[in-house]
Amino acid sequence: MAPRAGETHPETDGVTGPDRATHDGAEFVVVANRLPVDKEVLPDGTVNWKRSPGGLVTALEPILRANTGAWVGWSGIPDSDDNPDIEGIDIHAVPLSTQEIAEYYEGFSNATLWPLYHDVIVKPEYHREWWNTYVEVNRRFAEAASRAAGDGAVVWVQDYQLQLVPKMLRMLRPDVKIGFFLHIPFPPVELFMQMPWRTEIVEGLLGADLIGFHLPGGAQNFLFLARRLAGQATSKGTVGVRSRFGVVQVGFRTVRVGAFPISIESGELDALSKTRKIRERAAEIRRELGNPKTIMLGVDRLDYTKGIDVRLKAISELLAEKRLDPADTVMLQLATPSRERVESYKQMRAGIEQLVGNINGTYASVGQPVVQYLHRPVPREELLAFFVAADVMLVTPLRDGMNLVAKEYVACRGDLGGALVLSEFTGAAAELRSAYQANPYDLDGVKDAIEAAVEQSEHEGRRRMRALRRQVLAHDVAKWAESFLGTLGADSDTELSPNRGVHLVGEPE
Ligand SMILES: O=P(O)(O)OC[C@H]1O[C@H](O[C@H]2O[C@H](CO)[C@@H](O)[C@H](O)[C@H]2O)[C@H](O)[C@@H](O)[C@@H]1O
Ligand SMILES: Nc1ccn([C@@H]2O[C@H](COP(=O)(O)OP(=O)(O)O)[C@@H](O)[C@H]2O)c(=O)n1
Repeated sequence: MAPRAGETHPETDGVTGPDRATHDGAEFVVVANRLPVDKEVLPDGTVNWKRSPGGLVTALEPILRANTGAWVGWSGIPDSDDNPDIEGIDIHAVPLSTQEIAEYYEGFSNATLWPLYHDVIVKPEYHREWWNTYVEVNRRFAEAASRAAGDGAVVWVQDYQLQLVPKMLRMLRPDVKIGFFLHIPFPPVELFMQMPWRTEIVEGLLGADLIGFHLPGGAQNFLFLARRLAGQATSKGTVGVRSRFGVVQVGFRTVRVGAFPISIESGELDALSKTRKIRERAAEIRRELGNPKTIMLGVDRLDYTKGIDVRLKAISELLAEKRLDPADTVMLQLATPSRERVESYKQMRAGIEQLVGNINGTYASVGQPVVQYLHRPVPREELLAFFVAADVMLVTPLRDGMNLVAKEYVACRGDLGGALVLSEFTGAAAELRSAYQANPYDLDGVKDAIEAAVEQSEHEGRRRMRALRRQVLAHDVAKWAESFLGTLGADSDTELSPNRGVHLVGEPE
């Protein structure tokens, strides 16, 4: 709704009114904080734009190429007006200044929203100037999306950095169909109410036609807040996975809310992990690590949500209690540098490096560290070889929207070897029921899960891995994109029903 005279709407002020001209742009537009390419400067100074690794790009690329697609995003480089040329995809770069990166990306996105949405593991910081910059940058993304989209296009907005874009874009372009997907958890009301700009965020999201979360719980948290903060009528029944969508009635518009758990390119990883090159590299990794009885592996962005400290503390106690033998065990932690200018990330890094030092100082022998820790990105193929080499994969986040690493490990274990220790507080835990699951806040429980995984019989390991693989191979990232876009494209012909909430008309009761 357009603001009334004299009323201030900081989240939409400055957004120009609906543009009723015809538009020649793309039929399908992705709007994400980052572009799907990374800049690489070769030793001779030439610039090369490489496709970013990751399922989102792979899943959406065929749809973008088949439909005159466009991608709106930031190049990841401060103060840059680079607009890379990518065959088949119309790139619309949104430049960010150094100050905008500090206030919109490192500040409001990663020091306010990120901790608030991840159970306030660290204290969220609320600063009005960060919020103002978040509003301003969201406005620029919405305007770029409006320029990129052709008449009646489908526009898919991604993630917490861009929660105001749906409403802003709707004001600019009432003709387009808007989807929004949140890749991180959506918090319960008790936490979300801390946010000084909580109503603006809920209203921003309600600009979409379909709002997707990984889990039904996130969708239900959102429905409750839409009722409470935006005063809209909502469905009350439980939301299903890719089914039984919730509904928010916003004036004459119906906004649907659903759970669409993301996944990976399972088939491709399965095939790659079986190639001779990867298997030989995996065997070589085992030799390089001294052929220990047990290789444990952690693969994460260096983020306090990932519970890297949890697994290190568990290992340290297991070594102290002689439930793990340091002569026979190697823990390999690969940690990609992430958000390094944010204070809480600096502190967490120091804590983890101290834990690694303590364990090695106490239990390692010369030339044989117990924990090997790499703080750098690892090439994709090398990563797959680590998955194939590892006996036990440790995924212990305190909270995680999904956690693709857990699914990648499973996809790479076509040999039915290995074991997955998985935190209950990841989105993946809802699907990967045959993992060794543990509550990351219960250190004894984590230790027991690690010990059980290390000592599992071959028969038990194969049984569990078979069940995990059935799930991961049957639900890949292409299915995720299809189910979201199929729902967005379907007529939003829905009924509110008093006891069970809402169902799509025609859907079986
Ligand atoms: O862009 P960065 O600041 O470097 O961060 C990387 C991404 O981290 C987050 O990932 C989330 O999405 C995954 C896929 O849905 C999910 O498995 C994981 O649990 C989430 O943490 C973030 O949501 C992305 O926007 C970032 O690009
Ligand atoms: N050293 C590392 C760590 C993670 N990764 C990849 O980064 C992605 C992490 O996704 P995720 O869902 O587990 O977690 P977020 O980092 O998105 O929160 C996975 O696809 C990993 O394979 C990597 O390429 N190199």
